[in-house]
Amino acid sequence: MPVPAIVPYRNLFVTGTDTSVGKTVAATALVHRLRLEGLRVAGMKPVASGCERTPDGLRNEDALALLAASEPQPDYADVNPYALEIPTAPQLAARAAGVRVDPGVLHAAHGRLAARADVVIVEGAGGWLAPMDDGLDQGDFARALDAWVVLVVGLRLGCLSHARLSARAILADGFKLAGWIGNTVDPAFAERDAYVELLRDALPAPCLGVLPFAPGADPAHMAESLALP
Ligand SMILES: Nc1ncnc2c1ncn2[C@@H]1O[C@H](COP(=O)(O)OP(=O)(O)OP(=O)(O)O)[C@@H](O)[C@H]1O
Ligand SMILES: C[C@H](N)[C@H](N)CCCCCC(=O)O
Ligand SMILES: [Mg+2]
Repeated sequence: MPVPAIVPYRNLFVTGTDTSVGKTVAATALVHRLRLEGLRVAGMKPVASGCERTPDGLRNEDALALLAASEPQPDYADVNPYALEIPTAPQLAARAAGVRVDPGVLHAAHGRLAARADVVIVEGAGGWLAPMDDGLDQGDFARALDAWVVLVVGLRLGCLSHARLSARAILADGFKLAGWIGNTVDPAFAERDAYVELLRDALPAPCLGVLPFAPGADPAHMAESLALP
């Protein structure tokens, strides 16, 4: 399927300065932001470590949030082909489950999503250099999709270095960094606005928005804080 006229990419890969910085919050908001343009958008969490046992099988809350945001609604198995129970590094979770992450399985699931969507938004696991499994980097999957990368920066003390390191690695790996999203993970961080200005100068990509601290916020509402990558 060709690239939709309104955006120059078919896949965005959402990574972050760390785990728990708001990748899922930002990725679901991005799904809604693109849907505001009339695009069909699917979310994907290819490898999720940290799942609940349910009558339908293992379910991950990031994948469920991305699925809920998607339009049209994909199958869970395509959004999250690897649902690993233990909430740890995917490599360790895969070992504990006795599975290896097969890139062919990821690509097949992605292909089914892409067949019914204009854009697929893929959320990574942890930060950019956290492997998806032994010998499989997140960049390996993102490269196969020709994805543009969006970096979520958890706005807190220490994020300047984490953001610059992440951006440097993403560019060194040959990707286009489409932009970065600041996420207010700590409402007590007094230098938040000053940090956003420092990051605007320091990062080699545009700021797509700064998400407010808003526990339990509706991702459709969060989308209003974002510019289109
Ligand atoms: N802007 C925000 N306001 C309030 N709470 C937030 C915000 N962003 C994230 N959180 C909360 O912080 C926690 C971590 O966010 P999130 O799950 O999006 O991080 P993540 O980077 O996707 O983590 P993971 O690496 O596990 O995928 C969640 O409980 C989430 O609800
Ligand atoms: C379990 C957690 N919430 C994430 N889904 C996975 C985080 C992986 C971090 C890997 C690392 O240590 O860099
Ligand atoms: Mg997440």
